[in-house]
Amino acid sequence: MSEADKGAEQSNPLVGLRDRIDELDTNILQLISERARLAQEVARVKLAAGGDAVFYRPEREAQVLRAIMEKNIGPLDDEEMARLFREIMSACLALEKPVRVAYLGPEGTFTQQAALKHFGHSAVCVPMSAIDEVFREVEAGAVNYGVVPVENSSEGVVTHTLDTFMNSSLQICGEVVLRIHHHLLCGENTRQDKITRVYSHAQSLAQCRKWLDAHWPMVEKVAVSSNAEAARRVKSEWNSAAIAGDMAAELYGLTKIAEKIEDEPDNSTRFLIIGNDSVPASGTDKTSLVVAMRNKPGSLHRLLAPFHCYDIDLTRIETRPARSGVWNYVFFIDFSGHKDDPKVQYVLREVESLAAELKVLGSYPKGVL
Ligand SMILES: C=C(O[C@@H]1C=C(C(=O)O)C=C[C@H]1O)C(=O)O
Repeated sequence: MSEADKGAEQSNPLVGLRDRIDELDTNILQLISERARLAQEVARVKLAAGGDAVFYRPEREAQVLRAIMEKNIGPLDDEEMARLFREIMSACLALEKPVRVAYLGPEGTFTQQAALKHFGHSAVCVPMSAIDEVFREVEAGAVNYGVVPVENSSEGVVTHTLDTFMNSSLQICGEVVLRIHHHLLCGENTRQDKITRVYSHAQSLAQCRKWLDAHWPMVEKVAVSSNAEAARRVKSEWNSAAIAGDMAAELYGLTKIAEKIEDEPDNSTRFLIIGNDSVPASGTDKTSLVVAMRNKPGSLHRLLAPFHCYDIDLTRIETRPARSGVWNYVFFIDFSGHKDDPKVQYVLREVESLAAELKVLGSYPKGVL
């Protein structure tokens, strides 16, 4: 390098800034390594305690992320910072023991995106072809956790998930809420002026119905088993498009004809994490119940009264017909609080005395991200 070049480099402000970034990166590297060594130490303590060592601790992870979001002063926003720490924790946990997660597949679905958002990219995620299979895989111990969709802000509840819960011994261990953005996608062989058919999952077609009516009123809408399956199909068809999200678009190398075509701007889906063990309180928790009531006038009112009495915030109530008896109903109820909170225990005792059946599906940290 000539003297003149050296002078130019020294007077370039980027050089000094990049030197400082290099220095910080070295520090961050050391700190992450130190954190990872402590996680290994934690694993040794867990193993030494004997029994069936449980490495993944959802309540602790929620507390770590909440503390990070509280301490964050920017310029990165809280969610972005928490996402970075989620990945660090995911890698640390993988050093203790990689967590195995079954999700409603195939690859490229929003459920996979939810699994990665919750467990980070170091988790081993296994696609299943149906919701019951996710439950079965967790029950059989082939994986540690499962991820299934439970409700969408515009389309309502995923009834199949709630129905499967009625006959399952699994617990809810967490929740993830995902903003759902749909795109109209086509493959490299698609003739965009000749599109006559749009594939997607029925829920996604419903979530984009107004947009489709306004922009593509004549296309045939074909419901398929998942958005990822829709994306897979258009890859080899010249006159079809798919509605799917970013993961499916990337997986199948599709092009976006139109982005964010969902009718509701804050369209989001809630997913549940299911597992075999119950989760201790994290400080900000939710509890889900399923309650069967005898079909008498005023039974729903009586059921809800204890929640009101103890000032417990109901976040959701859903009715499903019970399998037994023609006119019996079960209620799925979500509320703020943990089943070990004294207030919640009073309410549960009262509800139990009123209900034909009560099942606590789980207490779990409120979704952080
Ligand atoms: C380190 C631990 O184990 C796991 C890893 C965590 C982390 O990296 O902070 C937190 C909780 C556990 O899922 C722990 O239990 O503290």
